[in-house]
Amino acid sequence: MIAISNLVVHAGQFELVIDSFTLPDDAWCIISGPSGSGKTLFLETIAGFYQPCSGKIIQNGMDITYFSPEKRGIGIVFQDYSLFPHMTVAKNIGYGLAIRRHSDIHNIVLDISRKLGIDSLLDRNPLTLSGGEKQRVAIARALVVKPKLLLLDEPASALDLQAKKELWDDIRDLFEQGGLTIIHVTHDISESNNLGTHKILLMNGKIVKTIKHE
Ligand SMILES: Nc1ncnc2c1ncn2[C@@H]1O[C@H](COP(=O)(O)OP(=O)(O)OP(=O)(O)O)[C@@H](O)[C@H]1O
Repeated sequence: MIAISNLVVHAGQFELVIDSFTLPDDAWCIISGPSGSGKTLFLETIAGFYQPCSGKIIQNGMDITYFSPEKRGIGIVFQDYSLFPHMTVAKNIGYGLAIRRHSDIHNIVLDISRKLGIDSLLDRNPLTLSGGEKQRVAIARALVVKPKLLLLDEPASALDLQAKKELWDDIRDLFEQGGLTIIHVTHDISESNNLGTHKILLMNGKIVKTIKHE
């Protein structure tokens, strides 16, 4: 579970104020709102890229407000996801495991790649991939370390309708296996209508509407 209370974050002149936000385990929260309303800043604060002036972020009972991004165990896929151009797709996906000196990296990478339909790309250089293929690799790289929380910032924005549908079908399958909470920023009305268990609307740095689907 993630619980945020009395959070205030400053980025330049912009102020994000989250009085109260809770999301249970295995929930998928869609964040929408106009451009410049603070959606990305909200995700970046949960990720630990910004430090709040006040307030708390509690994850599964632990106060992570001032934890470094690496300590939070959060998977992150933002719009400007960069893949490492000097490594194969397989090495990109396995990177988080390699720095943890994990064993059995090959099979874990193969498993997540099959689930996301990119196992045929593992020996390729990421520079040779299409936009949609790169996005799947970025998602595999985020999921391979089995984060409990996945932050998605418009990860499908560059895809055509069919590629979007296929990507969301795959992510939904992974989500339905359990053990994964997702917070997902989107401008796409169809994503917002068809995905998610919870929805929030941000305006001017504040949550103005919360919807929970039963
Ligand atoms: N480091 C920063 N320095 C100055 N201003 C910032 C900084 N980070 C964010 N902002 C400002 O905070 C506001 C919210 O930005 P944010 O990226 O969270 O908006 P958003 O809702 O994600 O917008 P979009 O839908 O256009 O991506 C914007 O006005 C932005 O210019």
